Amino acid sequence: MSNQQHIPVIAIDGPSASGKGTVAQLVAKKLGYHYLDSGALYRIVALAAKAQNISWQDGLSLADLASKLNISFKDGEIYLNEQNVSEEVRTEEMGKGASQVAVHPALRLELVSLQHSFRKAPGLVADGRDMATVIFPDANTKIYLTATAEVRAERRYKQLMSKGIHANLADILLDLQQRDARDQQRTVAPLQQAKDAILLETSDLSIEQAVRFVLDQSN
Ligand SMILES: Nc1ncnc2c1ncn2[C@@H]1O[C@H](COP(=O)(O)OP(=O)(O)OP(=O)(O)O)[C@@H](O)[C@H]1O
Ligand SMILES: Nc1ccn([C@H]2C[C@H](O)[C@@H](COP(=O)(O)O)O2)c(=O)n1
Repeated sequence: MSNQQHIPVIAIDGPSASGKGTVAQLVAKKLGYHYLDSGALYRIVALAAKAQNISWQDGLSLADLASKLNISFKDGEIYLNEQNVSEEVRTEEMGKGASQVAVHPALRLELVSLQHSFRKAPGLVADGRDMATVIFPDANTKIYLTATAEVRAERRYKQLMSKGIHANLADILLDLQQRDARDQQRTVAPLQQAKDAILLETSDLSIEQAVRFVLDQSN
């Protein structure tokens, strides 16, 4: 057993805009655990690649780039080379870019040890696409959090509007479906429910109910 394996992990995977980030952060806060937003890592790589004119299709250059990035998280903010990039990485463009860079095995491999380093006492809540299947296969609690594409599109639409970003519901639904397909169909670490994960369908649940469900499973 490595020296980190006794530290509990709650792994929450699921498709875009299902609410996994919101639920994972609230569960982490409630338990006093650390939080890993693994999607942010792929978003940062997409952002840095764009800034350096590296193609999102060039897996080896992306892996090399990732090995040189200085990524840190502090008080819920995301820093790249000491610069706060929280807003830039959360754009729809970087969401799509992250999904594209994430298909490359070399890049995924490069990001493994960084993700493992978040496993610190007293525990970790990690959200993403392959937390339960690849990164923390020994997680104590595994949740596959989802909702219908229509409900997720509606949630994303409201989220964007609340930030004052104009959005079109039909376009959001189409983007979500394309992103789901790419994340589910890639050859390495595709988005899927781990065999030992518990399904949490949140289409008819409030955020509070979803958080309660995860806390109950982790007791
Ligand atoms: N159960 C719920 N009921 C209603 N709204 C929800 C629920 N869960 C999350 N939301 C809202 O849906 C929006 C998307 O949630 P969130 O960003 O957590 O999703 P995500 O799965 O982490 O998305 P992404 O993978 O794209 O980062 C947020 O505005 C959040 O407040
Ligand atoms: N563990 C992960 C996390 C994220 N990705 C990719 C696929 C997603 O579409 C994209 C953005 O993630 P989000 O911030 O929306 O959670 O990043 C992945 O492949 N594996």
